[in-house]
Amino acid sequence: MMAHTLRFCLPTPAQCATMDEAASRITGIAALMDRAGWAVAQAVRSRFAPCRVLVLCGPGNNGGDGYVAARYLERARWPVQVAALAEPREGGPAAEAARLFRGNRVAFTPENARRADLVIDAVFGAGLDRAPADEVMNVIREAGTLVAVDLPSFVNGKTGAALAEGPDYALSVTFVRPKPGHILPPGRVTRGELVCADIGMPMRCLEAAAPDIWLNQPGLWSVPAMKPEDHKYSRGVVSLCGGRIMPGATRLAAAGARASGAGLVRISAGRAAEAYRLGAPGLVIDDAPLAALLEDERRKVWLCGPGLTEDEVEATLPVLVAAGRVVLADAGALGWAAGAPDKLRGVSVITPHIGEFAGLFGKPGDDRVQAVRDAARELDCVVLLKGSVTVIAAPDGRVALNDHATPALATAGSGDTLSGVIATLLAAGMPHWEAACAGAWLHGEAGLNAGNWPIVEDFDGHLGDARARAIALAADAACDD
Ligand SMILES: NC(=O)C1=CN([C@@H]2O[C@H](COP(=O)(O)OP(=O)(O)OC[C@H]3O[C@@H](n4cnc5c(N)ncnc54)[C@H](O)[C@@H]3O)[C@@H](O)[C@H]2O)[C@@H](O)CC1
Ligand SMILES: Nc1ncnc2c1ncn2[C@@H]1O[C@H](COP(=O)(O)OP(=O)(O)O)[C@@H](O)[C@H]1O
Ligand SMILES: [K+]
Repeated sequence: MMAHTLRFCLPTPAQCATMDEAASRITGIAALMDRAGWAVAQAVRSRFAPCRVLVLCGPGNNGGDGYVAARYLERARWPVQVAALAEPREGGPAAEAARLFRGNRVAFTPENARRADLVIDAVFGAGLDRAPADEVMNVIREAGTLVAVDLPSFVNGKTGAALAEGPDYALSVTFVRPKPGHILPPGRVTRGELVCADIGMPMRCLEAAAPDIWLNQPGLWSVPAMKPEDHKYSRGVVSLCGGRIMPGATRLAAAGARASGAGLVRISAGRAAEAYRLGAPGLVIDDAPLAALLEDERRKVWLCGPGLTEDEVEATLPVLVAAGRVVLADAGALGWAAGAPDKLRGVSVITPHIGEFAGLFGKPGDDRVQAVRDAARELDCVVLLKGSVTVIAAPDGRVALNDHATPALATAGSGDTLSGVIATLLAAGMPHWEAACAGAWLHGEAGLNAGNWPIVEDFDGHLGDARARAIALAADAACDD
């Protein structure tokens, strides 16, 4: 694994336990806990004026961080109380942190939470393994302003799922790296502002945790830059299958492919060719039979699905797969394979939204990462599940979470643009998972720059700049490592 990818990893709670175990043999947990609690106190002090703070402490190391934070806030002369759900295990680092806090202790009750101006939730963190009891939730629900140590104590750090109904927090202070549960909804909303503190975790301990989920950012992948010796075929040819009834979707995908830097974009439209010829003059429209078009070996990458009926998919997708092409299947192709995902075997990338995913593999449930990873393994292709946070899995188990996005992307045809962008990156020679990840990021970047209430055509004008920015950021990331 490249070192710089560790920068973007999102370790799961189980991987954090491995990391902590490795750290306990090097620096010791007590030193890390001290820095973690200090970071919580600092984050609170830099955001809030001095006020009455109640720290809710659980029995594990999350609680330990809470005692340390309480001690540092008290040292800064803030009025602080601690309410312990249960005492920490004797002999452990949390027990030592509890011992060092010499301030006020109060009962773990809703009344005490209500009286505080600010409640720091250090009940459960990475160790959360079931829904907290009402005794815990009733206290958390009474708090006004909430700050989480690591995670809100009812949010699953792996999936972002809420194991109980709870309030939204103002701030979460996590350590080393954010966890998937900070990025995935609903945890993404519940956690409020996210601060990730460097607590001096040795990088080899993080490496020992073998993280396999990443935040999608340039540097996790790099997009090919323009080269002086480039010609249109070296930049890559994108071919699309065009249908008779819904040419708009195919044209949007073709426009996305062109705007993100494809050297040449062609639509294979058979007898529907005339409808496409009225469109953008930079597009090449083919009316020859697909078999004849496939004799051109330069046409390696095909996008099949946007704007196609099931019959049109049936007539094209199996031919493309049999010809050994890199096929990105989207939209109509995913409907065609609903209930029979094996029909997609041999394609390289699929880009379902949640409805298409459910039609192929069943509803993903609370653990989207696992569901998308399982689907990628099952079909031996890259699966990109679109959403407010997009999940991109490779058959070898790697997963990226793309939160570089905006609700402005939620406009009809936006998914067609995305598939066109990914096709361009595949045609530029990027590996399949990296191309899908980069495509999601460029799409998000274009959406973020497309102004207020954009329509789908507005994204295209920002894709070139998005690609340039991704190239620059990936180069920066490589320099920093
Ligand atoms: N990852 C890191 O680098 C570091 C982590 N630290 C802290 O350590 C925390 C993890 O500590 P622990 O592994 O001790 O786990 P926690 O403190 O999160 O949980 C403690 C124990 O509570 C029990 N528990 C879980 N869910 C429960 C529920 N719903 N009801 C009742 N009991 C429940 C479990 O048996 C669990 O082992 C992190 O969240 C973080 O705050 C820091 O102290 C230092 C460094
Ligand atoms: N709330 C949101 N926040 C960020 N991105 C979103 C949101 N809603 C949708 N998107 C993105 O917009 C695109 C919509 O694609 P899709 O559902 O296929 O729409 P269509 O079929 O109309 O093209 C996806 O890339 C998705 O990730
Ligand atoms: K917590």
